[in-house]
Amino acid sequence: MFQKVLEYAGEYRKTTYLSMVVMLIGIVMNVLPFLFIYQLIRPLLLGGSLELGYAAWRVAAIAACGILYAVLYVKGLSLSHRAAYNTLKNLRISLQGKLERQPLGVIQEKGVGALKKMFIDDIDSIELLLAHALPEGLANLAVPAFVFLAMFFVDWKLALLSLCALPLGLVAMMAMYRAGTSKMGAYYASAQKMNNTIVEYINGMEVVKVFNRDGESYQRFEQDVRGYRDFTLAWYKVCWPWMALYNSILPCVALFTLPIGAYLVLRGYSTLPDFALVLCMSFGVGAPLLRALGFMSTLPQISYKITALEQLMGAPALEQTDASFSGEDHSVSFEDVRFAYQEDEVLHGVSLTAPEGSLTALVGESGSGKSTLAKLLVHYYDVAGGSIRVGGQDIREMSVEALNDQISYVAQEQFLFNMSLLENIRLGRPEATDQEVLAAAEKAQCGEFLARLEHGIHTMAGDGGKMLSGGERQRISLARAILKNAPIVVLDEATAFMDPENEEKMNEAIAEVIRDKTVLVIAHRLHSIVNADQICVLEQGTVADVGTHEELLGRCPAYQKLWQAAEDSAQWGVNQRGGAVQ
Ligand SMILES: Nc1ncnc2c1ncn2[C@@H]1O[C@H](COP(=O)(O)OP(=O)(O)OP(=O)(O)O)[C@@H](O)[C@H]1O
Repeated sequence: MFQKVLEYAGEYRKTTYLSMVVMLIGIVMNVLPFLFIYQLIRPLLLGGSLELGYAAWRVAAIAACGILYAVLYVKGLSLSHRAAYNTLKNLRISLQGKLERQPLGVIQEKGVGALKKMFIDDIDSIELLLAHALPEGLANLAVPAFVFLAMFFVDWKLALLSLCALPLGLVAMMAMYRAGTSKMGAYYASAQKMNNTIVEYINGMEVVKVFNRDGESYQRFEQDVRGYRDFTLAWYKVCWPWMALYNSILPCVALFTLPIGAYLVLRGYSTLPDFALVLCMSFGVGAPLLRALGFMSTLPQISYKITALEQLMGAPALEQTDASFSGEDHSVSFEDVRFAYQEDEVLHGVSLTAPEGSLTALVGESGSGKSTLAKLLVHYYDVAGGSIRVGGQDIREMSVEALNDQISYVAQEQFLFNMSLLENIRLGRPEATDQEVLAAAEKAQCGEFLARLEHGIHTMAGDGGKMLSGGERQRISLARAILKNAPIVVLDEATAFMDPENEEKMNEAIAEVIRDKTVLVIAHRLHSIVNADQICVLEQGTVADVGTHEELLGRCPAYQKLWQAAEDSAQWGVNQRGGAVQ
């Protein structure tokens, strides 16, 4: 475990070792006074008296040891913390790098709460390992080892007696370690679940209030918080008895030495001064031993977290190469594409070609696989079978960056960062000038609402873009796509925020985004795509038919059904606006 973590220490590996040496010397300074105390009482035990000079030197040495201990301990801690926080920095950067190479969809599925817990809490807990358990723990263990060795030189019988308590304590400690590890999986899973639930609870507060689901949502919140409490207590419950046992046995090095040693002295097998020296040494090692073992109890937790981090970092990366885009044109073809999120396959061999410069609409009932197809094209996931090609080049044979340069993916809800709207739009093409950003905003029909804002395009978007309405946020994300001007556009047609005025503006903005591009649009409103070059009808993860609106109306039952539903809803909408509800 130490080795694994130290791999991330880089140049600070030496600092970690140095901190261990400094602490080791510091702890020796903490044990040495017991030797001087022995030297002070030895003449008295032998029936002599104490000379002032002799005693004064020992007392001064004890004081010096105390000061040195404090100085070295602080120095050791400062070195270990410097090494620890630099290692944590390296670990986080490495985790971020590895996450970035994983499928985006897989990362999203892990949940914000669980990822935040790993990035922040779990990595922080490794600080305990690096800054304390490793240097302090090992130094505190090394000193008793030396002291026990020294005891054998003084009197092997008394030394053996001092060691007697150790196996008992170690058995209890191993039992705690084993019991703790067996419960750790459930404890850890409950912590991740609670984190995800809390994030979801906060994010979903608005929906919860609107639908008066306070009680239900709170119940889940409470249930997971309670679950975490129960798993934590269950973990402590199995560990506590063993902890109490080894914590009371291990420091009592004199447990057997005191009674049996006294008997050996009385019977003449050991001398009184040796007995006194071994007792002094025993009292000296108790404190470091206990401190070292204090860290031991945290090791199962840390070990589990490191394993979980490794699993996350070791998860299969997205299939890609470093190659740039070398497709012949900007056509898109899906060839016998199969895909499953978990066990169940949701796309069963989808084949479809979108020629360069054409508009292809993906239609189908909810859950038929439209968004999944779009996400596979932008390489959020790897396909399980078949291939996706852009201009003939398999998207796995280029870098994700190269693919991203070719495609603008406009999802229904796009994230806005809490920075100015200008900078939010500029994300589409970071090197764009302010004028170019303003022109894109104008084309995306943002001009009118930007004029209403006090700071115009320099207004801050707020957390996740909360300063804007839903329709305004969508237009900002369309402005991003206009600025990016990628040759392929994947558009998840917005259904939300569609009041008539907004719809008109959105349509104008969309017309700008898709001008002269290869377009794949996930169409929720069939009326907007009747003029598409081709319409692909998806039915439960398979292609039911591909054709123009007229062709499909004539021959495709699935499309006829969708069209009928669209007509009914349009009629309902007209009547609604007219005031007469059918
Ligand atoms: N992250 C996910 N994990 C597991 N299953 C998923 C996930 N996302 C989608 N699915 C499932 O995959 C299938 C296809 O979903 P997809 O979102 O592609 O459909 P869609 O046609 O876009 O639906 P809609 O029109 O409602 O957006 C559905 O059965 C859905 O439940």
